[in-house]
Amino acid sequence: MRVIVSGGGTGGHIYPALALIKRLQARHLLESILYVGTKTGLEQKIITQAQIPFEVIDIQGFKRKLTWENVTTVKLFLQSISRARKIIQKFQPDIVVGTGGYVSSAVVYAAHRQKIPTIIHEQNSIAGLTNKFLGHFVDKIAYAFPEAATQFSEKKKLVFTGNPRAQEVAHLKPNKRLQEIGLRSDLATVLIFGGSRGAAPINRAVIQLIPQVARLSYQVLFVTGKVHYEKVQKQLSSTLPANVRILPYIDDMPAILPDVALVVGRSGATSIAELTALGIPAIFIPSPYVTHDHQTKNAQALVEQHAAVMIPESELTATRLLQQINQLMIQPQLLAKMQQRSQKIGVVDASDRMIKVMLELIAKAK
Ligand SMILES: CC(=O)N[C@H]1[C@@H](OP(=O)(O)OP(=O)(O)OC[C@H]2O[C@@H](n3ccc(=O)[nH]c3=O)[C@H](O)[C@@H]2O)O[C@H](CO)[C@@H](O)[C@@H]1O
Repeated sequence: MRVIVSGGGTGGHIYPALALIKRLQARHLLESILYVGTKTGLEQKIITQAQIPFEVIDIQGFKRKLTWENVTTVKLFLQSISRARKIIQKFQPDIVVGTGGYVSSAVVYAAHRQKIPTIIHEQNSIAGLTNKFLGHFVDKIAYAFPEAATQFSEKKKLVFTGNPRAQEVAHLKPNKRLQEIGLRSDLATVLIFGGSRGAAPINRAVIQLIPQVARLSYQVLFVTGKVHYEKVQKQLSSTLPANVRILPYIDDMPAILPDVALVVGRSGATSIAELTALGIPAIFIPSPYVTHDHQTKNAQALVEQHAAVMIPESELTATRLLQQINQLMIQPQLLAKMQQRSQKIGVVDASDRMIKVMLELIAKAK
């Protein structure tokens, strides 16, 4: 099949798209692929690194308040639809897939106008603005949290698939990748990261607790987010405990995750898909700055199943965080139970479920 995929901004929209593309490739279902994204999001780097053809369109998000900037946004939106239309006419896709972020609104909408089959993927428990808009036009809406289904009015379009990134990581086994970054293979590892862009409030708490990690029996891999890395380095004392490593970003997260005992971080939907596919217990500190507080809802779904615990950002301190990490790390049996509960939530055939719907849509259109 000939496929255009569009999703942008943050890793949470891009990695599921990439996972779906990789699965289509692995099943030899792809005749040709094109990814459409922006210059400003993380997608250009991630997608071109994966050697997938990439086209750029300019678009920006609407401000929720009425501002003059929205006039420019509307102008850019109309221009981007016209650009998307040209890209689609040239590429002639059998289907167009949107995984969220402003850029996908133009591409998927333009495809719908050209009567090309369309499907969107909603990763979160509360649907994003883009997907809510596109939900009115697309043929199918794939979703990963049962709660998301209540937010789209056309129920016939809905199909539960889980998040394609879950299938990509589900069968990975522990490997020695942590040693390559200077950590030991005989110690349990706590991975701390604030989503794909890092999170300053989490970084601040972690900077304070790091000196105390020296006396603990586990090791910590702290990923700051690229934009925060220099600032974090400046705030840390020059000698790091031997059981701590700090990185700006991990390019190949799936290679690291199977070796991790506990994750501390934001509750972005794609991170959750990965953690539940592998059954990794987590301490979530949801971002309060996202639409309709959706990360709290994402996290609650796991907390209710005793697969994770949650610390609201308003209650986050270094002391509280370290206490919570220690409490879990000294109870291997509790961690093991959380692991099992987490794994029960994972949808390990998510890409295949989505591909099945795509094949049906293409067959129907022929
Ligand atoms: C601030 C914001 O708007 N966050 C949203 C964004 O989060 P964000 O982009 O942070 O998304 P997620 O936490 O869902 O996913 C992060 C992705 O980046 C990867 N990763 C992360 C760090 C790293 O060093 N290397 C790496 O590869 C993770 O493995 C994961 O695949 O999209 C998610 C999915 O729609 C939403 O649920 C989040 O609310």
